[in-house]
Amino acid sequence: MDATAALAAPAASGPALSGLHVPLVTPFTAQGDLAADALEGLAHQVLDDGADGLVALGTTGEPGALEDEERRAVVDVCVQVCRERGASLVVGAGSSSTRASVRELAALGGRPEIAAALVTVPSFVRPSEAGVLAHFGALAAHSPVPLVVYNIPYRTGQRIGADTLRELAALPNIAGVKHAVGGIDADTVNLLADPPPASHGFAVLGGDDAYLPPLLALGGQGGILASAHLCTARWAELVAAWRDGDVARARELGRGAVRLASAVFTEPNPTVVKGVLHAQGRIPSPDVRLPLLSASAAAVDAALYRATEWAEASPPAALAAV
Ligand SMILES: O=C(O)C1=N[C@H](C(=O)O)C[C@H](O)C1
Repeated sequence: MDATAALAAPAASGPALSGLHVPLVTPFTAQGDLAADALEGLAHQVLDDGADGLVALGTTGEPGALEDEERRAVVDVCVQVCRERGASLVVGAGSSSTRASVRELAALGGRPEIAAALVTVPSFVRPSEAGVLAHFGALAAHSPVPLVVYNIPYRTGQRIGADTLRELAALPNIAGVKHAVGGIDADTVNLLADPPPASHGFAVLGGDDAYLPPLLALGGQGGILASAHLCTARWAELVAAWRDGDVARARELGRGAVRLASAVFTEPNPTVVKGVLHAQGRIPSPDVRLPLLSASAAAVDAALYRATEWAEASPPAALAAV
């Protein structure tokens, strides 16, 4: 599938970007180098288990700690996997500088597997909401790929309200928001009570793992979730249950999701996810790069326990009856 073509298609029926997307960790070898083979293996595993797409160089991929060459290699691996699998790829890009972000986004053109760029609301600068709108307007006008606005005020220091999100949704070449405001706040409720029209093709994707269940209940279309490296099939089932209106199953799955996500985020992301993936033998080391420190054994054990608990929880009624 040509992911960019899918996004460029008229969006009369709703957002093109929806479902479960896994923001991949960047695995390192025991010597501290990029473990490209392990990254490729992880990418295939999560797609095998039901993820709809991948995110390269999200916060979870430690992009700020990678060399330029390593960042290029990560994107190359993910492009290759998404090409083979017909999956969509979102790539983290951009900075607090509008000019530099335009240049960075230009480099994403020409590869149809890259469905969108995940661009954080400018951090530290704290422009007005009108400034944020102008920033994304300029990026969207120049970007060769659609943008997903990464709204995460507790990291950026910049809040954007529901009205501004609706204005962003109305801009051409903006495919959605990764909404991570640390809860279900008034803006979230307001946005989803009066969502952008389907013709805008704008997706509201959860970016705070523990708040995905209520966001889906309010009408969110999916999520970008570091915890979904673990129990990927369960997360995919949770998204599908809300989409299909199976509320009883969605509630049951939501409890497991919150227990796992809460355990994964007891220490800075992606340290715990990497610890569990290493314990499961899926990446060669649990190492992260400074200023992150590896997760404690207690945090890894607790998350591993929750992942095992959820993975072994009751299957859907339809399967249990077989
Ligand atoms: O990399 C991402 O994308 C994510 N980052 C968030 C964070 O680190 O705060 C967490 C979310 O699960 C995905």
